[in-house]
Amino acid sequence: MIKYKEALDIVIKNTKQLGFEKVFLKDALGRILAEDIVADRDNPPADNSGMDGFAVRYEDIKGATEENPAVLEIVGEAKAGGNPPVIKKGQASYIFTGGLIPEGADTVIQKELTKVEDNKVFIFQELPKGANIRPQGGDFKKGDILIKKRKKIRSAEIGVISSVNKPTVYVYQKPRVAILTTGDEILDLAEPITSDAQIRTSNTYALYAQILETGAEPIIIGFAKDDPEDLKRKLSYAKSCDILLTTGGVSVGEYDLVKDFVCTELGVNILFWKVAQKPGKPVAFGIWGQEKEKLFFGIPGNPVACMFVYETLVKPAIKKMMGYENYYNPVITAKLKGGYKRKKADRQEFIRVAIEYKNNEFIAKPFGKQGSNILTGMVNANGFGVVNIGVNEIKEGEEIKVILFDTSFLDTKDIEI
Ligand SMILES: Nc1nc2c(c(=O)[nH]1)N[C@H]1C(S)=C(S)[C@@H](COP(=O)(O)OP(=O)(O)OC[C@H]3O[C@@H](n4cnc5c(N)ncnc54)[C@H](O)[C@@H]3O)O[C@H]1N2
Ligand code: MOO
Repeated sequence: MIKYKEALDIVIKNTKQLGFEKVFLKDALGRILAEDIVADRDNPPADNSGMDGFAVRYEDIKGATEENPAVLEIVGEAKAGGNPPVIKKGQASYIFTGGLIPEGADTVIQKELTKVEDNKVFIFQELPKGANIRPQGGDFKKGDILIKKRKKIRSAEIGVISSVNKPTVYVYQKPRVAILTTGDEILDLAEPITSDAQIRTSNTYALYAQILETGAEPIIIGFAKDDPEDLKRKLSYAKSCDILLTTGGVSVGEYDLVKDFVCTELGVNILFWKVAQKPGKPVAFGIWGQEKEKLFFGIPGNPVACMFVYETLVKPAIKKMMGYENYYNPVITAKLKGGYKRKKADRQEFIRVAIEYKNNEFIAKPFGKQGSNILTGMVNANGFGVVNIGVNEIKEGEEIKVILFDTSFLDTKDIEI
């Protein structure tokens, strides 16, 4: 059996980036840029003021003090968006933050250091030449690359792209990810339960949400019974998608038909089946489509195994497909709280932990029940702690690597800032 890291390498090596499309900037949040963003002009476009006050000539305020202020004639105003006056010797202009520096002026004195009487301004302090002036091109120059392609578009990127006047932007396409739920016992939401043998699906909707969170497009293509005809028919619905995810039916049971049928019905070329990991051992992975550009993941039915396989194998692949520069999950080192013991150590185990930050270190708190079927253990978890092959025990306080799959609820209230 291959190890998790080898499996991930195979997945990544066989994942191709999709093409790009044009979207409205306001719809681009969370997408990945497929073009460099280039400055259309200098920013600021011209020298302007960083303060409300007076634009002056440095020569005129040189040596000004409380006792011996410079006294200048006010000849106009330079407001943001307005046309500034021209300043000559002995003159000053009102200026407001963002206002263009008047011709002749080279320094701005903030209002607090001045007093106005009649049409004259008294300046009580000398400031260095150029004070409070934001120079043309101080942020960036026309033609500068402001954001490189393959960056995720967040609010800051939306702001910068907007500032260079691009109402539309090229982004990589979103993968269309088909979900086929399999198993005679599985019921969709709202289907009536008539026997204890029936199980309400969790995988279908957990996967749907995980795909949405990644920024791709989930499509539920159906629920298939453990029946060859039903399975074949529903597999055919996956043809227009970029990735097919099936859940259930990939182990060694008589009714575990998925692997065989994806090969015969869709032409999937299976690249691995079974990974020395817990949860998610029987996961299968393959490529298909005309140019082997599509991916297949046969995900085990156990609900934790299903979510885990998505986070650790499917998510990096989707991120690569949708253009991400860095598609790997973040990994941190944390101190394990309470310790962890296991009898068999033949698989690399990924235990559900909640990460918190205390006394300048990350603490990983494992969830009590670690079975692949205990989905509630995922509810408070944001990381998978890695217990390596051959390791039967990690003691309280020992270090453990943790794959973070959600950074939205790191408990950081004890960090002093
Ligand atoms: N003889 C062996 N049996 C099993 C092995 C093995 O190596 N030898 N591996 C075990 C491991 S590990 C896993 S993981 C499971 C995976 O099996 P399958 O992918 O074939 O999944 P199923 O048998 O269809 O289902 C497993 C379990 O999960 C429940 N399930 C399935 N789909 C859903 C769903 N959509 N929502 C919620 N729960 C679901 C299902 O009812 C089963 O209880 O195989 C072991 N067996
Ligand atoms: O690999 Mo399975 O997920 O241990 O139950």
